[in-house]
Amino acid sequence: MSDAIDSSKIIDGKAVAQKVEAEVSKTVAALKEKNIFPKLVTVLVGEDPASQMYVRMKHKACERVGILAEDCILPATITESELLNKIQALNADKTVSSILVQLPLPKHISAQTIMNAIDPKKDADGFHPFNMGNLLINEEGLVPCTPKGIIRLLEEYKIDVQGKNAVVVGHSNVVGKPMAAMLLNRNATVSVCHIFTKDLKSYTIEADILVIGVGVKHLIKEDMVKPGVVVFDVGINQDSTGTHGDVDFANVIHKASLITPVPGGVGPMTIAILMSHVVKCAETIGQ
Ligand SMILES: Nc1nc2c(c(=O)[nH]1)N[C@@H](CN(C=O)c1ccc(C(=O)N[C@@H](CCC(=O)O)C(=O)O)cc1)CN2
Ligand SMILES: [Mg+2]
Repeated sequence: MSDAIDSSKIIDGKAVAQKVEAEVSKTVAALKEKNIFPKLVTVLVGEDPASQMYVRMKHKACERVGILAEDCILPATITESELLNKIQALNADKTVSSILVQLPLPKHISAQTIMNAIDPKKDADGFHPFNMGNLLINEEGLVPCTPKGIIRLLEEYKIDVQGKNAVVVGHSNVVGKPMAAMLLNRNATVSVCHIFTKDLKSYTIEADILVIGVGVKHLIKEDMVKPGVVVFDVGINQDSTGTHGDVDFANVIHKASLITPVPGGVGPMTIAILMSHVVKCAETIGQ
């Protein structure tokens, strides 16, 4: 049974995202004074409703901060080489500052081959191996937006990372691996758990900072965390009762010192950080 919720423990991702967007808006206005007009092209392959929604959310955010946004919608039947041609054309287009290919892609297309083809200077998602490699050597430039959003939340809530036990559950290229690298860059002691980890609880119970993004509703229960833990929930699990995270929020909050809700936690930060990256790309390439 879950008792009344202490709202002072809830990390307000929406509010911090608004703060980031306000900063981005100012930079965009200053760039426009210099005749630099940041423009994001989103590439959406197929008709996955969740992907369509995320792309819509990105376009709305562009509108809020003054970034130009263009949609490139392609059929699920497109071949890998046709998609590569499209990416090459966007790389060559001087009016385009950032290219974002919405994931997942259809199974017949290698997402990594596509990521490798994007000009690293236009890689607002930070998925190109050049940008990922720089992250690994602690030269963080364009880095994946979700873990960067979590780092910004840690900063906003003044959570010191150095020397802390950070446990990352999930080892995807989009969240888990870059999150681990960012925490390591800030001198946390990092453990990465995943589907093959034996005895997950033996790791999560030691976490001062816990990040989870595996897509299993309420995987993390109250008995798997220690008192005072700071929890970042990247999971988005939809069912007939609504949207749920990977953390059993209503119960884990009683043990946590701070915790992100789903929705309204990490998700909005992903998009706000993306906006800041489009601006970074525009500044770098002068467009
Ligand atoms: N090219 C990319 N593809 C994908 C990324 C990415 O960063 N780049 N991440 C995810 C999807 N994603 C953005 O693309 C994303 C997911 C969720 C949210 C968000 O704000 N979620 C809301 C909840 C929405 C709901 O109710 O379903 C929240 O958490 O408040 C933003 C972005 C995979 N693909
Ligand atoms: Mg729930």
